[in-house]
Amino acid sequence: MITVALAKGALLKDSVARFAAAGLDFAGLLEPGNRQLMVPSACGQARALLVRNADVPVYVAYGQAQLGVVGYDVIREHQLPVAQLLDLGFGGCRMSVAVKASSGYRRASDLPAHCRVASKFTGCAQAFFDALDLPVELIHLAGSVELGPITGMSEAIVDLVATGRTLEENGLIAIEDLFHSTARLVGHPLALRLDDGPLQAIVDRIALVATPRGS
Ligand SMILES: Nc1ncnc2c1ncn2[C@@H]1O[C@H](COP(=O)(O)OP(=O)(O)OP(=O)(O)O)[C@@H](O)[C@H]1O
Ligand SMILES: O=P(O)(O)OC[C@H]1O[C@H](OP(=O)(O)OP(=O)(O)O)[C@H](O)[C@@H]1O
Repeated sequence: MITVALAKGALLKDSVARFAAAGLDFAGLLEPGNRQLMVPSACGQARALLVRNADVPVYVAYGQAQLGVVGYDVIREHQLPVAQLLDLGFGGCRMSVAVKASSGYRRASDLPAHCRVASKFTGCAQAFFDALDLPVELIHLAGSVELGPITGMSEAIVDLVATGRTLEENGLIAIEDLFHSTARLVGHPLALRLDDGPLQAIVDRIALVATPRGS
């Protein structure tokens, strides 16, 4: 039995579609009102765990799931020992530094030393400002980080930007990108090494239907 960790939220529909195209049907996860967290595939050969986005690499790293789908941003933030197998192409967004449009800051290096930066991705933010050699005070938030500069709690944020609509509607602008992110298929390294065929067969089938980045 192969177990796959899938994230609730923005990536779920595309993740289910990609596994369905590869022969594993987890459509039960998408049924309105579904509260089941472990769903068998229609063929009975696999099951999906429905987990929070940031928990996907945790289930894969600890071996409770052999495969998982998660954003590259989460992989960068949590640094858990999972194997990155495929770039699935969907869930495209960028990790950016943003500030109030009315502020004078137009590059991250314009920010004053020791200013406050709010983020859900404080690991990525810390690495970015360390590389700039700019000391900042990071404030960890669980979401809606755009409120940091709006309320005056922070000068800047580090957050995901996709369409740019959230920044625009909150009077913020992106001034620098840390990296681009897309959904990745990840795997448990030992399970992949010990696999005698079935796991690799699923990865190969998903690779055939995966959309390469930029296409
Ligand atoms: N606006 C967006 N457009 C496209 N992809 C996005 C967007 N926001 C996030 N993503 C991608 O989808 C992943 C899941 O985002 P989602 O908003 O569903 O979860 P989350 O808010 O990070 O998790 P949780 O609700 O558990 O805190 C992100 O890690 C990122 O890779
Ligand atoms: O550029 P856009 O297309 O507007 O998307 C960006 C928004 O999407 C994500 O938020 P999410 O919906 O995950 O909520 P969160 O603030 O709770 O993380 C991200 O944190 C931004 O707020």
